[in-house]
Amino acid sequence: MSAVAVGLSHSPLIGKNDPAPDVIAAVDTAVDEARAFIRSFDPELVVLYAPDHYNGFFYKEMPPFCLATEANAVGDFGSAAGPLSVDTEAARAIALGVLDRGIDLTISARMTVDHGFVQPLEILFGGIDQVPVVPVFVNGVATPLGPVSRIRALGTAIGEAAAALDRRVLFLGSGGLSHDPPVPVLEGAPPRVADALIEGHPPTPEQRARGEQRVVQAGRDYAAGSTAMIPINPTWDNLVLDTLASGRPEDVDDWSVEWMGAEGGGSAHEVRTWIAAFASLAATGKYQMTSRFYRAIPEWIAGFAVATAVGER
Ligand SMILES: O=C(O)CCc1cccc(O)c1O
Ligand SMILES: [Fe+2]
Repeated sequence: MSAVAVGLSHSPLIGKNDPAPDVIAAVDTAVDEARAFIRSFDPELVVLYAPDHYNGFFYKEMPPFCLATEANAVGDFGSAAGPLSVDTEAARAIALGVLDRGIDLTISARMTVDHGFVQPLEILFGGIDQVPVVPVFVNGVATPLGPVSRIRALGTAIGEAAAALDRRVLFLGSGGLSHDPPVPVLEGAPPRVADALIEGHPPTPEQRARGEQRVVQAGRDYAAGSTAMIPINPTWDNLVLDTLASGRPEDVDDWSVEWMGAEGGGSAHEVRTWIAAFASLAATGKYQMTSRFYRAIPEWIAGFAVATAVGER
């Protein structure tokens, strides 16, 4: 087996509320580099760790993480809708391997996913049906959140289980780093909002458009500096990247949920997807981070990062 890892921030505001041209050009260069890295590795399987933003998972049952043997995208923010090309057989094998290693994995036989899963597949592969994928939801939004050490353990178990497949595997993390977009919160929500977060009734097109417009406006406010949102935190973001670059993802095990949220905002917990991906790679052997790009981009509400890493064999 050979393995690599890629981390990529996502934002539904890309193309909708863009920063200055030189920032876009820098991001494009970094993303091109990641694409070339992936093309030369030529993965036979992508294990994709991503969060959800109340499009697929709701408080009726909110697992800390969940592996899909099939998945359908909702098409939020203009992202692709429809089935992902899930490698069901590989997904089942990895799920069993993870359960055998003592991790209480939830399984979905038809996961609903949003831009968190779709955007990296579109950006890096040109679509949601271009490469065999095993989607793994990692809750990074819905509190309460358990210790990050369990996400690291999940990543480790998935890495070990994937290694047994004897294929070229890309572990891909989607989201983060620090950011504080206007995602609704159950605690203290008015009854109508609480009901939506619990039950997950599909929104009408008008409701969806209104919600998306609210996020676009939040991006404009964030960029203009007139907002109550927690600012992007480049110092913390670089500490996250330093830790992943060290080759010792287990160093995150003593990071507290409170500390992460205070440093990086309500959606900083999306870095759990990166932690899982790099822990998976670490489970297959020593690794080296081979590229690393970072830029605070308030227009996108994102401490925006792209990183690649290769296993040393
Ligand atoms: O769908 C939503 O409600 C949140 C959208 C959103 C905005 C900025 C950065 C993100 O990572 C993100 O997911
Ligand atoms: Fe997100």
